[in-house]
Amino acid sequence: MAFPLNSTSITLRKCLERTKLSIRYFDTSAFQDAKKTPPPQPKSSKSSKPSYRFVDRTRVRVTGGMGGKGSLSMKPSRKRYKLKPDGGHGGNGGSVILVADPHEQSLRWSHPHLQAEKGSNGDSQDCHGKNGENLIVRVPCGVLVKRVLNHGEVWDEEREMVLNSRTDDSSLHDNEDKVEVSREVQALLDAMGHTDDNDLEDADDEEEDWVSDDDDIQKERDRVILADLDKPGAHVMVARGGRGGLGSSIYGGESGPMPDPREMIAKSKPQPGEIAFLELELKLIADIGLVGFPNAGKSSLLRAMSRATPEVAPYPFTTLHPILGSVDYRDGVRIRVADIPGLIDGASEGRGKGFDFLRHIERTKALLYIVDAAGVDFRDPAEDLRVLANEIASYGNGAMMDRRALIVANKIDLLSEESLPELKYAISQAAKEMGILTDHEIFAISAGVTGTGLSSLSKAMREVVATVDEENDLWYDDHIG
Ligand SMILES: Nc1nc2c(ncn2[C@@H]2O[C@H](COP(=O)(O)OP(=O)(O)OP(=O)(O)O)[C@@H](O)[C@H]2O)c(=O)[nH]1
Ligand SMILES: [Mg+2]
Repeated sequence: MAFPLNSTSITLRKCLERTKLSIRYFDTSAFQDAKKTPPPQPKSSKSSKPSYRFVDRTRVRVTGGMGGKGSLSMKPSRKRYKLKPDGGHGGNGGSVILVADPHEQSLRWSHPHLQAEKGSNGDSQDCHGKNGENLIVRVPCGVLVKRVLNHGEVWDEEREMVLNSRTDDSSLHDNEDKVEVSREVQALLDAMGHTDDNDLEDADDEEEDWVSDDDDIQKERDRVILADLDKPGAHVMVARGGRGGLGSSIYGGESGPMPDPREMIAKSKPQPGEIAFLELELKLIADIGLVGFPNAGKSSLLRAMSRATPEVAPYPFTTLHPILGSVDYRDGVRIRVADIPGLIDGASEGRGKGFDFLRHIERTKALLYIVDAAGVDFRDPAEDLRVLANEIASYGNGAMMDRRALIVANKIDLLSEESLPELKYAISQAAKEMGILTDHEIFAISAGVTGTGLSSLSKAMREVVATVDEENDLWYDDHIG
């Protein structure tokens, strides 16, 4: 390769560099390779069904946005040798807010770290930086938000907030800030199409949403329960945005003494956003929870009564995660039913993931025990009911046993009519023996084949939920109202 060695304007070194550059620039092998290898194609999914992963427990790191820097600008003043400070303040960083949205089903995150927007820097001519946008994260209704306390963090019982040495400033927790956030959540709810008065009241009622009752704030070693997002629109701020730095304009007019630059620089520094580690746990909110052994026909019943389409198959543990379905009545009443995976003997001690499944029916108003009347898997329906009731009684503090219940014998299409009375009697005896709280008959149905008995069962489901609602209202009036 010939170099213009005799050139006075370009040295040999420069020339070599140029050559290298030109070689790099015109090297077309990369293009040729690109032609040979086709561009990466999106992976074809095996089934046409969208992949859906149910997540009911997760950990996530949330970070409030950093505040913007305050500007140190000084403009020349009319007075000679004087400068007038005219730097604007930095904007506050956005906060991270979790909002309960009934359209969300699962706790899925695109990223395990959620961060709100930074505040913009202040500028000269008293221009204040823009506040960072709050990051509003939608979670399903029924999420318990726990904060994991890190080293140096303590829960302040009085102020009901976490204090740490870095962001020991509660000023962003003042009412103005809450109102602002509440407005934002309200706008979100409007966009979600929530017109239910109760829902809107919940969103408006800041005191209730922002400051939990004493009972709700329980310390569990190094975790603290921040909120129970159990109603649509319930929200909680989990990471505050950092406050923006102060601009030089805070230092008065031209006549005053010049500010100390060191002090000015220190004040212009923004605060970082709060960092919090959260544990989120979803406990489904449903009116009725289905309780049964695997293969009893729980999913078939939910399919037959609602628009939900849980998988139904002739083998146990077809359902692997809880599914919510709504039973809609002609007059607009809607009852939410939770289908959980089948329970087995020892579920209350965690066997067969029992804890995980029972957790989802903890908050239901009533339970629906369903047994396989035909004993397809060589089961005895009355004995099954005893085992199920025993598991429910042994779970937690046994409070689920005080819940109203319906008892259903499924698969009666496989039985003769004559055998039904005897079977019903045996099941009702087992119910009495176990102390199941039911004043209804034993419902004999065929959920998956003929649909027999479904209409009277759906009426009873509605009645039992209404009864529980009435009882709850009475209790509320007696104790609180
Ligand atoms: N003959 C008859 N079979 C039924 C009836 N209901 C459900 N089945 C069958 O029973 C089997 C189990 O039904 P599922 O609805 O999947 O039972 P499940 O209780 O949800 O089972 P898991 O999800 O495994 O806990 C399936 O093969 C259904 O077709 C019924 O009324 N009659
Ligand atoms: Mg099922």
